[in-house]
Amino acid sequence: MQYISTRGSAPVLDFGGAMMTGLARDGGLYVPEHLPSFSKDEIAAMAGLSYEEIAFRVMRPFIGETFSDDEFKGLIAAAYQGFEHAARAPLKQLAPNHFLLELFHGPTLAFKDFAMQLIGQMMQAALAKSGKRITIVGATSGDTGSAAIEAFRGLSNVDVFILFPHGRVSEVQRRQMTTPSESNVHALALDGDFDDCQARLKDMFNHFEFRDAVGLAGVNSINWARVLAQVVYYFSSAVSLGAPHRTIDFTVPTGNFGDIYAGHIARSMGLTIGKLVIATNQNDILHRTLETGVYETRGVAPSMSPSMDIQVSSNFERLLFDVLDREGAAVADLMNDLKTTGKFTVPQGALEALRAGFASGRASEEETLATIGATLKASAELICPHGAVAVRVAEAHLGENPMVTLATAHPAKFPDAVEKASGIRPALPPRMADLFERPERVTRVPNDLAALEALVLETTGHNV
Ligand SMILES: Cc1ncc(COP(=O)(O)O)c(C=O)c1O
Ligand SMILES: N[C@@H](CCOP(=O)(O)O)C(=O)O
Repeated sequence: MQYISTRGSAPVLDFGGAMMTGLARDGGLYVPEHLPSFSKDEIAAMAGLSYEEIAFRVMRPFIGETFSDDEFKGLIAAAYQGFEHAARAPLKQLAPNHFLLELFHGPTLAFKDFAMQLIGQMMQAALAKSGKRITIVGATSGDTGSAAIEAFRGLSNVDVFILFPHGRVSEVQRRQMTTPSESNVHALALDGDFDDCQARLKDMFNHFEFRDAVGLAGVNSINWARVLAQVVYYFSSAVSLGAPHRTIDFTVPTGNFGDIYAGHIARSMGLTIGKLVIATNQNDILHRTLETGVYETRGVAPSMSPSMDIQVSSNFERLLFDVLDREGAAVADLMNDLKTTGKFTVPQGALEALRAGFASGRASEEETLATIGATLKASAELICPHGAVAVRVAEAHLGENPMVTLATAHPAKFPDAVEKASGIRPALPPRMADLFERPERVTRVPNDLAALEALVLETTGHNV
């Protein structure tokens, strides 16, 4: 399996290379050159298997020679052993034809653990073979950061720097990033929004001297391995609801477009997914794009679902690559328009392809609050504001097929919003009960590339 860049002019890499490289050197994102596909029989045979076994079958064709079968099985087992639910990603029923996929039973209480725990295992195995040392820099709107820290804390050959927008994550999210005491963990509160954090991260990748000097690696969903691990729960949930003999719709709370893009990959591999519904909060650039054909940034408005407060939605580039017939030059032109003018127009044929595969909707702050309360009343499920955005949008798209809505974070990560909506203050699990007493360690940083690079160089002892 070879990996190519969405902008068409970066070196072609194998799985291990793409995983350790992060952003392609032409500024694009790595994707498989060809997607493997499964027959109906192969998908039907996944029914009743453990999450780990489905994960192995779904991901194995993408891994190539990077890991042997036994090694890869061991990495998968190690990745999911710390999850607190035997099913890993259990389904709950909200209404006769509407199901909630709970993705928050991992160590940091968000769906990011599914991919990050596995990447942590895979990167450690790769580093043990190469003897290299790496510097991970991640950008987070709240959940990727703690998941990355959890996966890499305490390792002697990895430094982890996490950029989060100062004052724009929940207190639980912030403390999850600022309270780990391991010296290889560095939480950086940036003066800006998530888009600024992600832009500076990409600037670092595009500054080759810096990137090579520190051995820069990325664990955001720019990393293909992140997307790949998220494909698995589309298979596990759809099969448990009757796929491939039934078609299943999914609604996904969306920000950086990694999670729903994983659904697109699952569908492209033969899984019988009907609609993929993009659910956005008031930062609704993706919903507007589907409606108007124009992708236009308008600045981020803070919301009660802060992890989705994103305007520059990184993985949308991967989908564009597909609907532009995998023409890297065409993607590069649109991305250049975005950089220089803050917008681009999706060509007509590509827009039709987008609309054929995706629906979309938006939930306001009031609708989000109301949905938390209504869901609790109707089905005794306490959901977080991100899940609530998705439930609200899903309810407008219910049809004949079973609908699966992704619950991407535990309600206890957003206690203020959940209490306001439901009157219930959700408790953190006992292992995190002292989170608010642990000392915090955080560095306030400006939205400035040179200053950030200087800090990383000084901390890691590298020179450019
Ligand atoms: C809780 C939660 N829900 C939804 C999202 C959106 O996911 P994606 O960025 O993959 O679209 C995020 C952040 O990524 C998140 O942390
Ligand atoms: N919502 C994310 C934003 C970063 O997304 P990623 O999937 O690219 O890592 C977060 O919680 O940090």
